[in-house]
Amino acid sequence: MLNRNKHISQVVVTAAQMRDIEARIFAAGMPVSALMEKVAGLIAKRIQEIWEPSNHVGILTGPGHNGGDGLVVARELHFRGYDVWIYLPFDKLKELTSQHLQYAQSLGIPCYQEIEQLPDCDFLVDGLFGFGLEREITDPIASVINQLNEWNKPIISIDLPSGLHTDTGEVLGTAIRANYTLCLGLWKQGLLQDQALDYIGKAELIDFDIPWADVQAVLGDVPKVKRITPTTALSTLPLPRPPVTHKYKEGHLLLICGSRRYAGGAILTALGARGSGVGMLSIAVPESLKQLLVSHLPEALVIGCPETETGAIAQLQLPENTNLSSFSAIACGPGLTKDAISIVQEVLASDRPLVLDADGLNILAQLGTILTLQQRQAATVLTPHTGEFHRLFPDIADAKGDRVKAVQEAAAQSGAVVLLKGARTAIANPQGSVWINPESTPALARGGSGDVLTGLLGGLLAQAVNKAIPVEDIVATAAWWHGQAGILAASERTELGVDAFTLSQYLLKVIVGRS
Ligand SMILES: NC(=O)C1=CN([C@@H]2O[C@H](COP(=O)(O)OP(=O)(O)OC[C@H]3O[C@@H](n4cnc5c(N)ncnc54)[C@H](O)[C@@H]3O)[C@@H](O)[C@H]2O)[C@H](O)CC1
Ligand SMILES: [K+]
Repeated sequence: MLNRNKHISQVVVTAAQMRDIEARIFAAGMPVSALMEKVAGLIAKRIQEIWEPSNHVGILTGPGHNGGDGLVVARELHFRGYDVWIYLPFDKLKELTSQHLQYAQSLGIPCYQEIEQLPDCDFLVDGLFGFGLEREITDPIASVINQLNEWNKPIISIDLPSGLHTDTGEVLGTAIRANYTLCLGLWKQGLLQDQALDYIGKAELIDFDIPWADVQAVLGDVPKVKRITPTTALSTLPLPRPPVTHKYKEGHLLLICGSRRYAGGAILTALGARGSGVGMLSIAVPESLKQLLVSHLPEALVIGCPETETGAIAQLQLPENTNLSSFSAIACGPGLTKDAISIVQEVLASDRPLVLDADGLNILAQLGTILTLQQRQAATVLTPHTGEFHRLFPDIADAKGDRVKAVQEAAAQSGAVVLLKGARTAIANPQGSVWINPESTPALARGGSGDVLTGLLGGLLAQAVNKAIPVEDIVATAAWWHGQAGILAASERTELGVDAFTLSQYLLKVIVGRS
């Protein structure tokens, strides 16, 4: 049981997978009505914790079992002393839903068919549509949903905000803007897509004891799409360290970054790498930046390289007896400018685990993403935001739509681990496994925060090189750590107070006492 409870919140499902899992439960003998009673009872209990019984509550009821859940909630809140009314604009209901309507009405709970009839309420429960939504919501329901959104009344959505596509998070016509979403049993993939975030409000999982065996029977031993949780993220940190070690055993990262025009990017990337705890840090920058980097990171080996007349790195002039294979990992790109093409080509040709970001990605796109990466054997991690993603993978449409699908396709095509930045950063490996970071903060939407991630990720990769940890797990940990540092900094300094330098200083505060 412990194992199940630890993992259940990581699992992400599509509508089809949820249906298959629930079908197994019913086939095993659980009556549909019993499951609905159990689930809706848990919803009603949670609602009572959010809002006390003095409230007037409207229950928005759909034709399917989402509506059935809503009607059970209506009845239970009625018994608990809430002033309940039901809005049900449909006439063809599923059998179970129809029975619950009949019983609710027998208790004297008023039921309305027209939005204009609805009495005032303190909050609404959205039981219109759940994972059974199959098509665009059209009038008259669409207009009702738009009107309900205008009411500015707090809304608690059952399973999903009605109108959101369960898998892609796309708004099908229109959607309820919920203040709370109580997701049932297993996290629906649509709730982890950027395009859904304006509609979800505060999302919680209502666990209704789905047997782990049923989850594994449908999703396989290890689910393909998972949410990054503190448990999974902290488990791949290079802690505790062995009592006997030395700096080179704790990873040697080579950062290749910066230009005369973008000196700050090199500093921020290096500060991210410092935060990772990497044993040794070498930083290759144009010669004119060398003293600047040394002044900020006295512990780093700063390599001043010959520069082009535009102030970009012209040539990697590594110290005597070292070459790219001397390093555990390489992170390349922040602040390089487009003039460092030969440098990016050189690191792509190396046999080292490589993180490519920013101009490193733009240069890769220019060289031809798929063709260029096909030559590489060593691990490659790409960390594009949506703009860079489109340049790298012009034929993959919806990095703004179904980001899970987009990042899976990009990883499969390129053979790289791809981290697609966003409010819900998604990470895929070439085999189709996906990690989604379920928590972040708009405070991170600032210049330089991506540089910090690149350094942090490079440092973690360098420390994991002799360990059998999948690259995508390391990338997921970096994304989680970076996001949590932003959240912690924003909680102490507001969302306006998380500049990239400050972000880098919060990295270690995230793991103190948690690792
Ligand atoms: N499977 C179970 O027994 C349980 C499910 N849970 C809850 O039930 C919903 C899923 O229920 P389902 O009946 O499959 O679908 P929905 O209630 O989401 O509603 C879909 C319903 O509405 C029709 N429909 C679909 N799209 C549209 C549209 N655009 N316009 C109008 N009508 C539409 C469709 O024909 C269906 O009849 C799940 O989310 C849970 O809330 C229980 O919690 C556990 C047991
Ligand atoms: K709903």
